[in-house]
Amino acid sequence: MASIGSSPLIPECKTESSSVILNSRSYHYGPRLPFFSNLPRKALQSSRFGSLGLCNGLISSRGQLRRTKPLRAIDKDSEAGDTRDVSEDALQATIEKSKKVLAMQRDLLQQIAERRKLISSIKSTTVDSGEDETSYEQGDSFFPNTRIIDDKNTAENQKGRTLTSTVSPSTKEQKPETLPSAAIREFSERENEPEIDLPNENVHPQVDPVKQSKDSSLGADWSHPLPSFLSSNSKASPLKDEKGVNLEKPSLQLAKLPTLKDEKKVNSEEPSLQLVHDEKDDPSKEEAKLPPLARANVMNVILVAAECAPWSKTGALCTSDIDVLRVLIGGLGDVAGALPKALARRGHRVMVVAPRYGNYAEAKDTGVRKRYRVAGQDFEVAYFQAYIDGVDFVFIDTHMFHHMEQNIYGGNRVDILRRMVLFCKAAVEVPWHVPCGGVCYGDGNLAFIANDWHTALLPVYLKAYYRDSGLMTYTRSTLVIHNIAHQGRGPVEDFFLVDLPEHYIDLFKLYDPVGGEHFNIFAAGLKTADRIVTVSHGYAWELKTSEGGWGLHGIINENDWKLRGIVNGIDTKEWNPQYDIHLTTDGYTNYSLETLQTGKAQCKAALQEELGLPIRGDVPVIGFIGRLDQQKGVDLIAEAIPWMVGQDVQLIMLGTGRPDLEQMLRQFEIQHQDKVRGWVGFSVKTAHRITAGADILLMPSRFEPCGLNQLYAMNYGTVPVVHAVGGLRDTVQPFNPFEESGLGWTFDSAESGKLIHALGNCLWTYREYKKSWEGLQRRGMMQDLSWDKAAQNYEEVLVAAKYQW
Ligand SMILES: Nc1ncnc2c1ncn2[C@@H]1O[C@H](COP(=O)(O)OP(=O)(O)O[C@H]2O[C@H](CO)[C@@H](O)[C@H](O)[C@H]2O)[C@@H](O)[C@H]1O
Repeated sequence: MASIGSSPLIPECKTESSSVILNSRSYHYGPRLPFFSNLPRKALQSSRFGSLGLCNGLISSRGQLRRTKPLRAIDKDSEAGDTRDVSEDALQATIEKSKKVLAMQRDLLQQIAERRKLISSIKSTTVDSGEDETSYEQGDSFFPNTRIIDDKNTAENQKGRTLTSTVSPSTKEQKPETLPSAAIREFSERENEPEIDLPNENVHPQVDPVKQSKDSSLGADWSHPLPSFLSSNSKASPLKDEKGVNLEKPSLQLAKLPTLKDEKKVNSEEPSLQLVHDEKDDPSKEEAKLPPLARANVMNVILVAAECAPWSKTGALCTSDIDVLRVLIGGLGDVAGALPKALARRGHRVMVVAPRYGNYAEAKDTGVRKRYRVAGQDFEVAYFQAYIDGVDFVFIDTHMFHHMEQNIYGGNRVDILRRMVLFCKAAVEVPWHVPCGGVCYGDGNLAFIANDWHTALLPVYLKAYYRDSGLMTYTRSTLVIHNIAHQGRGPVEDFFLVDLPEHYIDLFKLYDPVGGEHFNIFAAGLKTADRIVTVSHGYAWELKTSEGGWGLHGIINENDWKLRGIVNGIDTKEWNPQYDIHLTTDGYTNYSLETLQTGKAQCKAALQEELGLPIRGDVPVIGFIGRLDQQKGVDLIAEAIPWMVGQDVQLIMLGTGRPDLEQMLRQFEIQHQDKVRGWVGFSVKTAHRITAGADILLMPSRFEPCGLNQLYAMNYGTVPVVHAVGGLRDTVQPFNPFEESGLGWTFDSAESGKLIHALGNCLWTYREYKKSWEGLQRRGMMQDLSWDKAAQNYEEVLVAAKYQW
């Protein structure tokens, strides 16, 4: 075909009478403008274009119809009447030709649309036929003593199940000896891959089964060649229309990610790739479409947690006896609600699996029902699903979870254990059974992220029931330690409740001076997980010490090679003074770095008024938010109270937990009505308002794996005073008055004297050095505390696990 546009970016087609340049970037079905108005200016100006018979003399360099000037010129040089007739005839003829060209263009578009339909139907047929071969018996569950009942096989479910079965148990496994090297080869190739324009949808993707199949194959079978019609290297003759326009480019994207060798080719084919999408693409939106940050590392990720904000986040008193301490978590819920969104923003397909403790309006029943056996009893579970901010949230529903949101870790030891066993058993099979956007995640290219002891059984089940049996071969698990103090301890006999092969008992057995020989779920999870993450670098170090490891330091040291500290981020949508929904009423106001001084002062006044404290701008307001237990160092505050009330300060404490500490808060308030407020309870709104209205946030935690409140505080221009442990040491650089650097005050041991010293310096700076104070506030607010950096680090861990054999 003759080349009209010299640029390879402009595909061409030639009609009987003329050549027409089709710029696929500005291609519309049913032209909204005359076709030439969509042409790029360069093309319009090109001499080649100027020589086109059809357009010669019609289109100006601005792409407008030129008619007045040439006509006038003719008028001048010839006998008026005849010449004008001739010119008008010519114009008429040209208009007719233009109409014809437009009609042909419409026809061509029609043909392209039909071809596209044809391509997609061929692909889905092929995928479907693959399903038949590999689908496994419906309702199969791989736990012993587990059987499936009453599985409502919706069309969606059916589709999802069979699709994922391409990597399911019955899939013919590839030759093991060839895999590792193939995997390594593939990995090194991918490292060099160029950035390419992969779709990064923000609307719920009706998952393309072909793409999903490809995704799975990334992890499931690196060595399998793609069906020839899906492969960009296919020798099969490309699908072309009569005019020779290559209609097959779409499959390039669906087939595989390009290697370095393909880079040039991909670039030159970009317009055709665009063609696939432009049915719903508006060129103006193109800029918003960025390649996924994860690029070739895109994976299916399932985060499994016992709580997830905003639906469930612990704060209420839990009367658990499974641990030495009462179990109260809260930060875990925040992490489970926010990290997955950041991973999704990087381009991963991400799901959160959590128990359905209540009736969550957003989540709809998928119709899928499974039955799992726990400690000799059958439990039916249902799956509810919602798609929010690019993440699939799947809630596991069973009567054991109902009405537990105020007491997530409550009940007797065996009850809690049974709940967690059921949760983990059901969660590990979610990628097989629960369709999201029409298609299940499948078990290829899949990474689980389990959190704390509650889901530490998941890596164990993944190994014992699947990977040991050659199933879920390409699924990996990472276990995140948010708090090692809670481990799921019990007597050794508890092993028989978790329903595992007997030789697994050694993974759970642990001896320590506190518990003697006992059953320890966290221990088994840490040994079995492919990778371990904890929520700060400082805590990663502390975990390896006998003081910080709470009896698990030996195991953590042995598994140091797979441990990494990643500091938590914060949900900058939820915890942002500029958009905080809790600051829009009752005299509060949203504020930003620009309006910090006025906005924060207004929030402070509103807080004082709401809590019935004297409304004074000059008095420093000190806040504390957290669980009332030994970890959070409330007792250090108690010891410092006599000193504090001697200062001109206001102290606001929000918390719930140990009854004695709750009572202590009430007592402080009664004794110091004009200075102290002790709010006993769990109130997200009040937590936000204290964070905005206080000048100082106190966090004297005895240990703190990461800590979120100090991060929230800094984002709101509230200056932290913290005990330098774990994540607090990582995130609060001490103020240096000589260099005007740092973010707050730290003290190096959990003693009330040290707390008083640090707080004293802080108060002095607040009163005497206003400029320095503002600098502290502004530096805190200017940090990037979002989850994006942490998500990138998590991604590195997941990828390392994926290629670990
Ligand atoms: N009474 C109350 N009312 C309203 N909100 C309240 C509240 N008490 C606490 N919260 C909120 O609960 C969350 C607690 O966050 P923390 O970082 O203190 O987590 P926690 O110690 O529970 O979890 C563990 O996991 C997290 C996440 O990894 C680690 O940061 C942490 O160090 C580790 O101990 C915050 O959002 C806080 O505002």
